[in-house]
Amino acid sequence: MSNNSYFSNLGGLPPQTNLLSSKAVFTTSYAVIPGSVMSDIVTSLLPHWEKSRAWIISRPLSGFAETFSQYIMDVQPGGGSARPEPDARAQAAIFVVEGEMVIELDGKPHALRPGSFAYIPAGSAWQVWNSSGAAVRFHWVRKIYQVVDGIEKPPAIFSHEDEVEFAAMPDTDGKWGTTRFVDHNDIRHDMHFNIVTLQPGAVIPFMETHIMEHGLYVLEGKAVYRLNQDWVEVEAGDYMWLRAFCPQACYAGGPGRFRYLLYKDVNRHPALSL
Ligand SMILES: NC(=O)N[C@H](N)C(=O)O
Repeated sequence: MSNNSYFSNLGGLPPQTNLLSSKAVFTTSYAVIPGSVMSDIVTSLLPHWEKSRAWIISRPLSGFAETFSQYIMDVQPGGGSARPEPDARAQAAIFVVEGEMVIELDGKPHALRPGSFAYIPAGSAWQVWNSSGAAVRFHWVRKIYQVVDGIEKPPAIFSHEDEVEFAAMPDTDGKWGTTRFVDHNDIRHDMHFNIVTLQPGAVIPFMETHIMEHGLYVLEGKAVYRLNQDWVEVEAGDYMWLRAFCPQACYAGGPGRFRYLLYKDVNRHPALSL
């Protein structure tokens, strides 16, 4: 598998001979949705989307306590949408895992391929089309932009993982590092999108617990991931949803590197209540 080709095996339906041994799990602090259970029958169609379907792998569940939704979009040739986003308050982060597509933003086309990232500010006029001859799959994270008085909205970003600097975590010899699609020093942004890479045998060596919610989609390799009190085996195609404060760590146990797409909310005060 090349760096830029995240082969996904979503779709179809397991045969009747399949044993019910999936590692799907849903708890109050995290969920694991294995790629193997993302079958055809759990997709949704979306309003104003053509020749397209979505695996909705994360959504706010309890009103205000969770803030983002994440989809894997499957768009067939000729498909897409002239009105993709129904909520003018929602910003979008997009990461392509398979195929080629075009996003039109304010009338200007941007070509995307596997490894491409797009950030689309809230309230933008955008469209997305698959004008290639093959299916396209991409991640789409939606979150209402948290406006702050005196701080302007960030502009759009179109980039590719090959163009973004890999930042090694301190004291890890580059064995654990992050590719950051959004500038971490830019206070205008209220969400980040990274690719985390661990070399074989590398670890997240402590139980991180923090206010950020996460969506983690495994792009490559395998590992055992610590989620709250459990160790869970994950591999390419699996998805993890983590609520705020869910303790997390990781051991990259496969023969190759382990990489995942990481969403997190950042840079804003938590809402208070009386
Ligand atoms: N699970 C993770 O990869 N967490 C990251 N270190 C993070 O929160 O940035």
